[in-house]
Amino acid sequence: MEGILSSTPRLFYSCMDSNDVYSKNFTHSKTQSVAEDGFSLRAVSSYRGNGISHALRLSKKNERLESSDFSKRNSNTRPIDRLKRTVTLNSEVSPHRAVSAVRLLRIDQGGAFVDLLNHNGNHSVDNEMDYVERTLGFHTRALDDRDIRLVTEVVGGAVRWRRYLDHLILSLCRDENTFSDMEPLLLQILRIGFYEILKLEMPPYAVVDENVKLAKVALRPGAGNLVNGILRRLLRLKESNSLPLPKVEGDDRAKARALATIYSHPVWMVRRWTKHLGLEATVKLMKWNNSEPSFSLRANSSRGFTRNDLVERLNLLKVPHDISLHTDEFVRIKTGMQSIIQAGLLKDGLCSVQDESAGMVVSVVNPLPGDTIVDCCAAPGGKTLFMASCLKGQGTVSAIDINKGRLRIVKDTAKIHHVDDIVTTIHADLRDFAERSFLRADKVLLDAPCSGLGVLSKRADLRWNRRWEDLEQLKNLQDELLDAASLLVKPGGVLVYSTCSIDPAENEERVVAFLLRHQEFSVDPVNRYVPPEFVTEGGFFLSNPAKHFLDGSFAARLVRT
Ligand SMILES: C[S@@+](CC[C@H](N)C(=O)[O-])C[C@H]1O[C@@H](n2cnc3c(N)ncnc32)[C@H](O)[C@@H]1O
Repeated sequence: MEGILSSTPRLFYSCMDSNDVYSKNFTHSKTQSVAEDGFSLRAVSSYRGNGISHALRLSKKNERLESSDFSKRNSNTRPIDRLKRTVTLNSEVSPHRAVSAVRLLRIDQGGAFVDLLNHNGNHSVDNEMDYVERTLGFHTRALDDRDIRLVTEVVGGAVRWRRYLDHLILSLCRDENTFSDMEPLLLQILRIGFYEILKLEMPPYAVVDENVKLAKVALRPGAGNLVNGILRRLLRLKESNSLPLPKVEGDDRAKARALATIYSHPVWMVRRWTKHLGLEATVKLMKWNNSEPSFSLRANSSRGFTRNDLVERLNLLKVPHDISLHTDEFVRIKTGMQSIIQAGLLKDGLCSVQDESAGMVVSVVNPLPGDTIVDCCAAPGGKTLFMASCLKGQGTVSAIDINKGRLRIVKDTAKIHHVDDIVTTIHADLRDFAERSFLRADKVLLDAPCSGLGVLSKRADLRWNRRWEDLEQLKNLQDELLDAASLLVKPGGVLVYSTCSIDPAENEERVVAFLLRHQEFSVDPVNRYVPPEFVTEGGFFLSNPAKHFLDGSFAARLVRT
């Protein structure tokens, strides 16, 4: 500790401003404790008198390094265990806002994803508090269940609505520089405030007060004043129904830009969808992507746990649910995931979180007792485990994946699901494996890496991480993997190609191109396996989020003649 402190005070104190309440509040003991952790020194807010300057504005070059630093430190050394003794409690700041702001910051810097908070594991409440302490230099009172739900809602929503929120924040700033030079933490606080006012319709003056308080304590009084001014301007515009949003007019490009802002999506996606689906369906799709995601659970029959058993447990837990209309083992829920996690239903392998559309992909494979099956891109194993449970202890599933860590999840979960006697995991690049392997299976599933454009409602951050150019690269990979997977199909056997994309370039077009290269395969229409509303003209399975209110998925069933 000595070493770190003695090597760093110049950096720390040079960032201090004597007029800054934050600095004043930041007592020497706090200084020391934060300085113990190398990252925090860079991460705590600081203010130089020359205007906006902040240690949180990390250089692009350093972002990834520091983000991974976060998790590495957290999982291995846990310096915060030492910090807890000295970091002070700030009971005035609302915990869900402090946690949300820090989490949004980490997501922006590539150090976290948008996902549910748990009571344990990587995304545990304790971990989130550690990040708050290390980033803000104080901790808040503990998160209760309502706070946990709010963090999930606010973080997911602020990420989903980022383009829309930033457009409004920019419009309400005095000038463009105020926005472009804004400290990352301040931007997150504004996003939270805007989202709470515009989308969660929370009591507006409480939202203003709470976010101003957070900005003052976590940054400095000036930041609080800025938040106050901008949020109050927003309230006036909202009350007079005159939010500065673009009009959908002009040429296609201008319309796409306006829609992209109003519905918060990248422009390239809007342009692509309006071309393939038309304007109305594109708007429906974007609305679906922005809605609170619903989840499905699959009762795990390999544990002898039926859908009726699952329904009984959900009733006991008072989790509202609907029976799936499309797949036998599935139940749909909109809320209550925390209760399900806490009740241990997932940990004990009694059920899995799996979308019904993924269940229908397995229906297209039609796994039957005695089958030999290869799951070519298996991790983290959702479809592997469902297929294995369909085999009722007779047959084999070889689960291949290039990602060792994710494949370990398949292996571990297979044990918990009591199907480890029929599931074998193989760590390999499918392209190499298929060339040297003599394995020939009855059924081969290639659930290919894809853009994920069908699951944007569940993956709030994905829309911002995908670029148009990714599709080109993915198409080449999908072709190569299809060629490889086809080698593993025995004569008379079945190859199922699936994605969680709704883009024809990754779906129908890949299958058509494959059939041109492989005349030994032909399409087996899927109408025997899934309900008719999911069958395309070409005989493929397609779930359309805006039409079926499920994730978007595609599957083609190809038979080796
Ligand atoms: C869409 S995910 C599979 C999801 C999985 N089927 C499920 O239902 O849980 C695609 C997987 O392909 C794997 N992958 C990507 N390239 C691969 C390759 N060349 N060989 C084998 N696996 C690969 C990725 O690691 C990733 O786990």
